[in-house]
Amino acid sequence: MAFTSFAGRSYNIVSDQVKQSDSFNEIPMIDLTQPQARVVDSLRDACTRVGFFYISNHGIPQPVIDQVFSTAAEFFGLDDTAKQQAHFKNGTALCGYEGFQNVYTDETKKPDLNEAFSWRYAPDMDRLSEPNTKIEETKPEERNPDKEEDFLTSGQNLWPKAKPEMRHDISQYYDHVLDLARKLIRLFALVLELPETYFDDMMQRPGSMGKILHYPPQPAKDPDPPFGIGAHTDIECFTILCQGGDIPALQVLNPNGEWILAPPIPGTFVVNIGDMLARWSNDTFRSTIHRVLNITGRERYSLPVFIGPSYQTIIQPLETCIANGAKYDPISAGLYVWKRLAISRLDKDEYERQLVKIESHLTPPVNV
Ligand SMILES: O=C(O)CCC(=O)C(=O)O
Ligand SMILES: [Fe+2]
Repeated sequence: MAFTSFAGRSYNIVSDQVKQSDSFNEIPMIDLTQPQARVVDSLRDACTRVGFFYISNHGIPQPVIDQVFSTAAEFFGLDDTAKQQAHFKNGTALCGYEGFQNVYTDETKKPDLNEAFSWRYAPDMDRLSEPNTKIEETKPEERNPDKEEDFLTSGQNLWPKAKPEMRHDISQYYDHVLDLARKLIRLFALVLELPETYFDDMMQRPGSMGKILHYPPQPAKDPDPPFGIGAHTDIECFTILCQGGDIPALQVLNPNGEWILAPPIPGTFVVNIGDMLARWSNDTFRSTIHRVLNITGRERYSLPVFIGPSYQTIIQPLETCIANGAKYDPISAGLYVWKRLAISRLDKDEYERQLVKIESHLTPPVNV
Protein backbone atom coordinates (compact mmCIF):
# COMPACT_ATOMS: atom_id res chain seq x y z
CA MET A 1 0.00 0.00 0.00
CA ALA A 2 1.40 3.38 -0.94
CA PHE A 3 0.76 6.50 1.08
CA THR A 4 1.47 10.06 0.07
CA SER A 5 0.90 13.17 2.09
CA PHE A 6 1.53 16.86 1.79
CA ALA A 7 2.09 17.17 5.49
CA GLY A 8 3.75 13.83 6.11
CA ARG A 9 6.74 12.21 4.54
CA SER A 10 6.40 12.71 0.84
CA TYR A 11 6.14 9.00 0.09
CA ASN A 12 5.74 6.13 2.45
CA ILE A 13 5.43 2.46 1.56
CA VAL A 14 3.45 0.40 4.00
CA SER A 15 4.52 -3.13 3.25
CA ASP A 16 1.98 -5.95 3.00
CA GLN A 17 4.74 -8.39 3.89
CA VAL A 18 5.47 -7.45 7.48
CA LYS A 19 5.66 -10.16 10.09
CA GLN A 20 2.76 -9.94 12.54
CA SER A 21 5.28 -9.57 15.36
CA ASP A 22 6.40 -6.21 13.91
CA SER A 23 2.88 -4.91 13.86
CA PHE A 24 0.50 -3.81 16.61
CA ASN A 25 -3.18 -4.08 17.37
CA GLU A 26 -3.32 -1.82 20.35
CA ILE A 27 -1.63 1.30 21.65
CA PRO A 28 0.51 0.53 24.72
CA MET A 29 -0.07 2.29 28.04
CA ILE A 30 2.94 3.48 30.03
CA ASP A 31 2.65 4.49 33.67
CA LEU A 32 5.24 7.21 34.22
CA THR A 33 5.43 6.51 37.96
CA GLN A 34 6.94 3.04 37.44
CA PRO A 35 10.66 2.60 38.16
CA GLN A 36 12.65 4.37 35.45
CA ALA A 37 14.21 1.20 34.00
CA ARG A 38 10.71 -0.24 33.38
CA VAL A 39 9.50 2.97 31.80
CA VAL A 40 12.52 3.00 29.48
CA ASP A 41 11.93 -0.64 28.47
CA SER A 42 8.28 0.03 27.69
CA LEU A 43 9.19 3.17 25.78
CA ARG A 44 11.78 1.31 23.72
CA ASP A 45 9.11 -1.10 22.53
CA ALA A 46 6.50 1.61 22.00
CA CYS A 47 8.79 4.00 20.08
CA THR A 48 10.38 1.39 17.82
CA ARG A 49 7.36 -0.83 17.11
CA VAL A 50 4.27 1.38 17.39
CA GLY A 51 5.26 5.07 17.36
CA PHE A 52 2.25 5.77 19.63
CA PHE A 53 1.57 5.21 23.32
CA TYR A 54 -0.61 6.43 26.15
CA ILE A 55 0.94 7.85 29.30
CA SER A 56 -0.75 7.72 32.68
CA ASN A 57 0.23 9.54 35.86
CA HIS A 58 1.58 12.40 33.75
CA GLY A 59 1.20 14.91 36.59
CA ILE A 60 -0.82 17.62 34.81
CA PRO A 61 -3.78 18.66 36.98
CA GLN A 62 -7.20 17.88 35.48
CA PRO A 63 -8.65 21.35 36.29
CA VAL A 64 -5.92 22.97 34.15
CA ILE A 65 -6.90 20.68 31.27
CA ASP A 66 -10.65 21.23 31.73
CA GLN A 67 -10.15 25.00 31.82
CA VAL A 68 -8.32 25.15 28.51
CA PHE A 69 -10.93 23.02 26.74
CA SER A 70 -13.82 25.04 28.10
CA THR A 71 -12.27 28.36 27.04
CA ALA A 72 -11.42 26.93 23.63
CA ALA A 73 -15.02 25.76 23.10
CA GLU A 74 -16.16 29.32 23.84
CA PHE A 75 -13.62 30.70 21.37
CA PHE A 76 -14.76 28.39 18.58
CA GLY A 77 -18.35 29.41 19.36
CA LEU A 78 -17.58 33.11 18.59
CA ASP A 79 -18.72 34.65 15.34
CA ASP A 80 -16.42 34.45 12.39
CA THR A 81 -15.25 38.09 12.53
CA ALA A 82 -13.94 37.61 16.07
CA LYS A 83 -12.02 34.51 15.04
CA GLN A 84 -10.66 36.08 11.84
CA GLN A 85 -8.88 38.78 13.89
CA ALA A 86 -6.51 36.06 15.08
CA HIS A 87 -6.16 34.48 11.62
CA PHE A 88 -2.71 33.07 10.95
CA LYS A 89 -2.41 35.08 7.74
CA ASN A 90 -2.32 38.23 9.93
CA GLY A 91 1.01 37.08 11.37
CA THR A 92 4.26 35.69 10.07
CA ALA A 93 4.75 32.56 12.14
CA LEU A 94 2.13 30.27 10.61
CA CYS A 95 0.12 30.17 13.79
CA GLY A 96 -3.20 31.64 14.94
CA TYR A 97 -6.72 30.78 13.83
CA GLU A 98 -7.26 28.48 10.90
CA GLY A 99 -10.83 28.16 9.65
CA PHE A 100 -12.57 25.28 7.96
CA GLN A 101 -11.45 24.69 4.37
CA ASN A 102 -7.96 26.04 5.03
CA VAL A 103 -5.70 23.03 5.33
CA TYR A 104 -5.25 19.99 3.12
CA THR A 105 -3.36 17.29 4.95
CA ASP A 106 -3.49 14.33 2.63
CA GLU A 107 -3.71 13.54 -1.06
CA THR A 108 -7.51 13.17 -1.13
CA LYS A 109 -7.64 16.87 -2.14
CA LYS A 110 -10.36 17.44 0.43
CA PRO A 111 -9.82 20.07 3.09
CA ASP A 112 -9.63 18.83 6.67
CA LEU A 113 -12.91 19.14 8.55
CA ASN A 114 -11.63 21.10 11.51
CA GLU A 115 -10.98 24.63 12.69
CA ALA A 116 -8.01 25.26 14.91
CA PHE A 117 -6.10 27.80 16.92
CA SER A 118 -2.35 27.37 17.27
CA TRP A 119 0.46 29.13 19.08
CA ARG A 120 4.22 28.95 19.18
CA TYR A 121 6.63 28.66 22.08
CA ALA A 122 7.30 31.93 23.88
CA PRO A 123 9.49 32.33 26.97
CA ASP A 124 6.65 34.03 28.85
CA MET A 125 4.70 30.77 28.62
CA ASP A 126 7.56 28.80 30.15
CA ARG A 127 8.21 28.77 33.90
CA LEU A 128 11.74 27.53 33.28
CA SER A 129 12.85 30.29 30.94
CA GLU A 130 15.48 32.70 32.21
CA PRO A 131 13.84 35.98 33.26
CA ASN A 132 16.16 37.90 30.97
CA THR A 133 14.96 35.91 27.95
CA LYS A 134 11.39 37.04 28.47
CA ILE A 135 10.29 38.95 25.43
CA GLU A 136 7.18 41.07 25.32
CA GLU A 137 4.83 40.38 22.49
CA THR A 138 5.62 42.62 19.52
CA LYS A 139 2.77 44.62 18.14
CA PRO A 140 1.86 43.69 14.56
CA GLU A 141 3.00 47.11 13.27
CA GLU A 142 6.43 46.58 14.84
CA ARG A 143 6.99 43.23 13.21
CA ASN A 144 9.65 42.96 10.63
CA PRO A 145 9.21 39.85 8.53
CA ASP A 146 12.86 40.10 7.46
CA LYS A 147 14.03 39.57 10.99
CA GLU A 148 15.09 36.11 12.01
CA GLU A 149 13.13 36.24 15.26
CA ASP A 150 9.89 36.69 13.40
CA PHE A 151 9.86 33.07 12.49
CA LEU A 152 12.19 31.60 15.02
CA THR A 153 11.06 32.79 18.35
CA SER A 154 8.53 34.61 20.34
CA GLY A 155 6.34 37.62 19.98
CA GLN A 156 4.42 35.93 17.22
CA ASN A 157 1.35 34.64 18.89
CA LEU A 158 -1.92 36.11 17.69
CA TRP A 159 -4.07 35.88 20.80
CA PRO A 160 -7.79 36.38 20.17
CA LYS A 161 -8.89 39.79 21.41
CA ALA A 162 -12.48 38.59 21.83
CA LYS A 163 -11.45 35.81 24.22
CA PRO A 164 -8.58 37.18 26.33
CA GLU A 165 -8.70 34.17 28.69
CA MET A 166 -7.26 32.04 25.87
CA ARG A 167 -3.81 33.44 26.46
CA HIS A 168 -3.86 32.74 30.19
CA ASP A 169 -5.49 29.32 30.04
CA ILE A 170 -3.35 28.05 27.18
CA SER A 171 -0.16 29.41 28.78
CA GLN A 172 -0.99 27.69 32.04
CA TYR A 173 -1.58 24.34 30.31
CA TYR A 174 1.41 24.69 27.97
CA ASP A 175 3.79 25.43 30.84
CA HIS A 176 2.87 22.06 32.38
CA VAL A 177 3.25 20.29 29.04
CA LEU A 178 6.74 21.76 28.54
CA ASP A 179 7.72 20.31 31.88
CA LEU A 180 6.39 16.90 30.85
CA ALA A 181 8.10 17.17 27.46
CA ARG A 182 11.46 17.81 29.11
CA LYS A 183 10.95 14.67 31.21
CA LEU A 184 9.99 12.60 28.19
CA ILE A 185 12.96 13.71 26.09
CA ARG A 186 15.29 12.51 28.86
CA LEU A 187 13.62 9.11 28.73
CA PHE A 188 13.95 9.08 24.93
CA ALA A 189 17.66 9.86 25.35
CA LEU A 190 18.02 6.77 27.55
CA VAL A 191 16.13 4.62 25.03
CA LEU A 192 18.53 5.89 22.36
CA GLU A 193 21.50 4.98 24.58
CA LEU A 194 22.55 8.60 24.95
CA PRO A 195 23.34 10.40 28.21
CA GLU A 196 20.09 11.29 29.97
CA THR A 197 20.74 15.03 29.61
CA TYR A 198 21.79 14.83 25.93
CA PHE A 199 18.87 16.92 24.64
CA ASP A 200 18.51 19.26 27.62
CA ASP A 201 20.19 22.34 26.13
CA MET A 202 18.26 22.00 22.89
CA MET A 203 15.02 21.86 24.87
CA GLN A 204 15.63 25.09 26.81
CA ARG A 205 13.94 27.03 24.09
CA PRO A 206 12.15 24.30 22.19
CA GLY A 207 10.90 24.61 18.64
CA SER A 208 7.34 23.90 19.60
CA MET A 209 3.79 24.68 18.60
CA GLY A 210 0.54 23.83 20.30
CA LYS A 211 -2.89 23.63 18.75
CA ILE A 212 -6.49 23.31 19.81
CA LEU A 213 -8.69 21.66 17.23
CA HIS A 214 -12.46 21.63 16.93
CA TYR A 215 -13.94 18.82 14.85
CA PRO A 216 -17.67 19.14 14.13
CA PRO A 217 -19.68 15.94 13.81
CA GLN A 218 -19.74 14.54 10.30
CA PRO A 219 -22.17 12.15 8.63
CA ALA A 220 -21.49 8.52 9.45
CA LYS A 221 -22.76 7.16 6.17
CA ASP A 222 -20.69 9.18 3.69
CA PRO A 223 -18.89 6.52 1.58
CA ASP A 224 -16.06 8.96 0.82
CA PRO A 225 -15.90 11.05 4.00
CA PRO A 226 -13.90 14.20 4.50
CA PHE A 227 -11.59 13.47 7.42
CA GLY A 228 -11.36 15.65 10.52
CA ILE A 229 -7.70 15.56 9.70
CA GLY A 230 -6.41 13.49 6.80
CA ALA A 231 -3.82 10.71 7.11
CA HIS A 232 -0.46 12.21 8.04
CA THR A 233 2.63 11.90 10.17
CA ASP A 234 3.58 14.66 12.60
CA ILE A 235 6.47 16.97 11.84
CA GLU A 236 8.34 17.62 15.07
CA CYS A 237 10.07 15.12 17.40
CA PHE A 238 7.02 14.06 19.37
CA THR A 239 3.47 15.13 20.12
CA ILE A 240 1.71 15.20 23.47
CA LEU A 241 -1.98 14.94 22.67
CA CYS A 242 -4.85 15.54 25.05
CA GLN A 243 -8.26 14.46 23.78
CA GLY A 244 -11.21 16.37 25.23
CA GLY A 245 -14.36 14.53 26.30
CA ASP A 246 -15.01 10.92 25.41
CA ILE A 247 -15.15 11.07 21.63
CA PRO A 248 -13.30 8.20 19.93
CA ALA A 249 -12.07 9.47 16.56
CA LEU A 250 -8.28 9.20 16.37
CA GLN A 251 -7.11 6.28 14.22
CA VAL A 252 -3.55 4.95 13.92
CA LEU A 253 -2.32 2.90 10.93
CA ASN A 254 -0.50 -0.33 11.75
CA PRO A 255 2.03 -1.88 9.37
CA ASN A 256 -0.59 -4.38 8.20
CA GLY A 257 -2.63 -1.47 6.85
CA GLU A 258 -5.32 -1.61 9.56
CA TRP A 259 -6.62 1.49 11.35
CA ILE A 260 -6.42 1.05 15.13
CA LEU A 261 -8.63 3.33 17.22
CA ALA A 262 -6.90 5.37 19.94
CA PRO A 263 -9.90 6.48 22.04
CA PRO A 264 -9.54 8.97 24.88
CA ILE A 265 -8.78 7.25 28.19
CA PRO A 266 -9.48 9.41 31.25
CA GLY A 267 -6.35 10.61 33.03
CA THR A 268 -4.02 9.84 30.10
CA PHE A 269 -2.40 11.55 27.15
CA VAL A 270 -1.49 10.04 23.81
CA VAL A 271 2.14 10.57 22.79
CA ASN A 272 3.37 9.91 19.28
CA ILE A 273 6.74 10.09 17.59
CA GLY A 274 7.06 12.61 14.74
CA ASP A 275 9.15 12.59 11.59
CA MET A 276 11.96 14.71 13.03
CA LEU A 277 12.78 12.17 15.72
CA ALA A 278 12.38 9.27 13.28
CA ARG A 279 14.92 11.03 11.07
CA TRP A 280 17.21 12.02 13.95
CA SER A 281 17.20 8.40 15.19
CA ASN A 282 17.89 7.16 11.66
CA ASP A 283 14.47 5.45 11.71
CA THR A 284 15.12 3.62 14.98
CA PHE A 285 11.94 5.33 16.18
CA ARG A 286 8.79 5.04 14.12
CA SER A 287 6.67 8.01 13.06
CA THR A 288 3.26 6.48 12.51
CA ILE A 289 0.49 7.60 10.16
CA HIS A 290 -2.74 8.67 11.83
CA ARG A 291 -5.97 10.50 11.02
CA VAL A 292 -9.19 11.70 12.65
CA LEU A 293 -12.73 10.72 11.66
CA ASN A 294 -15.41 12.04 13.98
CA ILE A 295 -18.56 10.08 13.13
CA THR A 296 -19.86 10.10 16.71
CA GLY A 297 -22.43 12.79 15.99
CA ARG A 298 -20.84 15.00 18.67
CA GLU A 299 -18.39 17.90 18.72
CA ARG A 300 -14.80 16.85 19.38
CA TYR A 301 -11.93 18.96 20.73
CA SER A 302 -8.30 17.90 20.97
CA LEU A 303 -5.09 19.56 22.00
CA PRO A 304 -1.81 18.39 20.50
CA VAL A 305 1.47 20.02 21.54
CA PHE A 306 4.30 19.39 19.08
CA ILE A 307 7.76 19.29 20.61
CA GLY A 308 11.10 19.71 18.89
CA PRO A 309 14.53 21.10 19.76
CA SER A 310 15.43 24.78 19.29
CA TYR A 311 15.14 25.75 15.64
CA GLN A 312 18.89 26.20 15.22
CA THR A 313 19.56 22.56 16.15
CA ILE A 314 21.01 20.54 13.31
CA ILE A 315 19.14 17.28 12.91
CA GLN A 316 21.75 14.77 11.87
CA PRO A 317 21.37 11.00 12.50
CA LEU A 318 22.54 10.31 16.06
CA GLU A 319 25.85 8.53 16.68
CA THR A 320 24.14 5.67 18.50
CA CYS A 321 21.85 4.96 15.55
CA ILE A 322 24.19 4.84 12.56
CA ALA A 323 25.87 1.43 12.84
CA ASN A 324 24.61 0.68 9.32
CA GLY A 325 25.20 4.18 7.96
CA ALA A 326 23.27 7.43 8.17
CA LYS A 327 20.20 7.55 5.93
CA TYR A 328 19.64 11.31 6.09
CA ASP A 329 21.49 14.55 5.45
CA PRO A 330 21.69 17.15 8.20
CA ILE A 331 19.01 19.86 8.21
CA SER A 332 18.19 22.58 10.71
CA ALA A 333 15.13 21.86 12.81
CA GLY A 334 13.56 25.23 11.96
CA LEU A 335 13.89 24.81 8.22
CA TYR A 336 12.51 21.29 8.44
CA VAL A 337 9.41 22.45 10.32
CA TRP A 338 8.85 25.58 8.29
CA LYS A 339 8.93 23.79 4.94
CA ARG A 340 6.39 21.24 6.06
CA LEU A 341 4.00 23.78 7.57
CA ALA A 342 4.26 26.26 4.74
CA ILE A 343 3.80 23.87 1.83
CA SER A 344 0.15 23.23 2.64
CA ARG A 345 -0.63 26.78 3.77
CA LEU A 346 1.06 29.27 1.44
CA ASP A 347 0.64 29.63 -2.29
CA LYS A 348 3.63 28.70 -4.41
CA ASP A 349 5.03 32.20 -4.94
CA GLU A 350 4.72 33.15 -1.30
CA TYR A 351 6.33 29.85 -0.31
CA GLU A 352 9.32 30.42 -2.60
CA ARG A 353 9.70 34.03 -1.46
CA GLN A 354 9.72 33.16 2.23
CA LEU A 355 11.88 30.06 1.75
CA VAL A 356 14.80 32.15 0.52
CA LYS A 357 14.66 34.26 3.68
CA ILE A 358 14.24 31.36 6.06
CA GLU A 359 17.02 29.38 4.42
CA SER A 360 19.46 32.22 4.79
CA HIS A 361 18.74 32.36 8.53
CA LEU A 362 18.57 28.69 9.28
CA THR A 363 21.15 26.93 7.19
CA PRO A 364 24.52 27.34 8.83
CA PRO A 365 27.27 25.56 6.93
CA VAL A 366 27.61 22.02 8.19
CA ASN A 367 30.56 19.70 7.80
CA VAL A 368 29.24 16.25 7.18
O1 LIG B 1 -7.10 15.42 17.04
C1 LIG B 1 -6.37 14.47 17.19
O2 LIG B 1 -6.65 13.52 17.94
C2 LIG B 1 -5.07 14.36 16.43
C3 LIG B 1 -4.60 15.64 15.82
C4 LIG B 1 -3.38 15.45 14.98
O3 LIG B 1 -3.04 14.37 14.60
C5 LIG B 1 -2.53 16.61 14.62
O4 LIG B 1 -2.95 17.77 14.84
O5 LIG B 1 -1.42 16.39 14.10
FE1 LIG C 1 -1.02 14.39 13.96
